[in-house]
Amino acid sequence: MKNINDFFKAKKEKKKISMISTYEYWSAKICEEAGIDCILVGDSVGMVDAGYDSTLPVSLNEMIYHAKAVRKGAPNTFIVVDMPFLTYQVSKEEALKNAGKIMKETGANAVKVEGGREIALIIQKLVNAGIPVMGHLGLTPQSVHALGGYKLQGKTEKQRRKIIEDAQILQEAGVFSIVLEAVPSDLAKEITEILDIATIGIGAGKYTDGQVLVLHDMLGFFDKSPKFVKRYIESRNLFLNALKEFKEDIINGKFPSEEHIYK
Ligand SMILES: Nc1nc(=O)c2c([nH]1)NC[C@@H]1CN(c3ccc(C(=O)N[C@@H](CCC(=O)O)C(=O)O)cc3)CN21
Ligand SMILES: CC(C)C(=O)C(=O)O
Ligand SMILES: [Mg+2]
Repeated sequence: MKNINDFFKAKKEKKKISMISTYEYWSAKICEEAGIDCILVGDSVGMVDAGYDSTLPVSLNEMIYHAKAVRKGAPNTFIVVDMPFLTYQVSKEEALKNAGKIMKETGANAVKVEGGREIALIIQKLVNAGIPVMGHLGLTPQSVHALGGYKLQGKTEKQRRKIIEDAQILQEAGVFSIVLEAVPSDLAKEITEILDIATIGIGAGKYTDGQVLVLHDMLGFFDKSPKFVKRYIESRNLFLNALKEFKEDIINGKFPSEEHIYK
């Protein structure tokens, strides 16, 4: 995908969108080679790469550092950058300044912000300045303390109505696509059918217009994964075995061998 029109086209033609959240030059390069439609430079980087237990501590400059690396690795892929906690909620002016900094310094194609009606005017401000915005509803990790944990959202009829209304408000405000995280499959289906823009699900079932996973999750880097993660390989074991072998080789004098020694 090259621009937001490709998202509108995918929705219209019912072509499923693949998105991967990743943060590095090398991993972005592999995603592009694999033909992944869209890369998200997610603020999950704080949990995956830095070991924080939420996304809240991630800074604007840290996101910019990672987004630049991803753009280098994936020069021809549509890149979305998460705006970190408190870089867009305070005022629309500050939001525009910060989103503008991301667009100016990284070569990203869009930004993503979490929330519904409460940030509609902020989204309008960014969209009016020519910045494509992706929305994010359901489990919004920057609100983990208010939500009381990383839990399924939209369980009651009242919560369902609110999420559906928020999705419509975001579309009205001008987002080109919405991430739906950790909501029941039938709710994601209903929203996907109502909206004219593409929904991208994570833990939202199979009826969304696309799917997103964190690369490090689907590659099996962690001991444990949430239910919605499919582990395509067990990288943790592969890495562990390689490192153990490296250590053994050093002890046994098997590394370096002739082929790795300068003469
Ligand atoms: N590596 C990673 N992957 C993600 O998908 C991700 C992040 N980090 N960080 C930001 C948010 C936080 N996310 C999370 C984090 C934990 C669960 C989790 O533990 N889920 C449990 C059930 C929780 C419950 O309903 O009580 C599970 O087993 O699915 C889910 C989503 C999704 N996002
Ligand atoms: C999980 C996705 C949607 C995300 O927001 C992130 O990686 O930060
Ligand atoms: Mg995020």
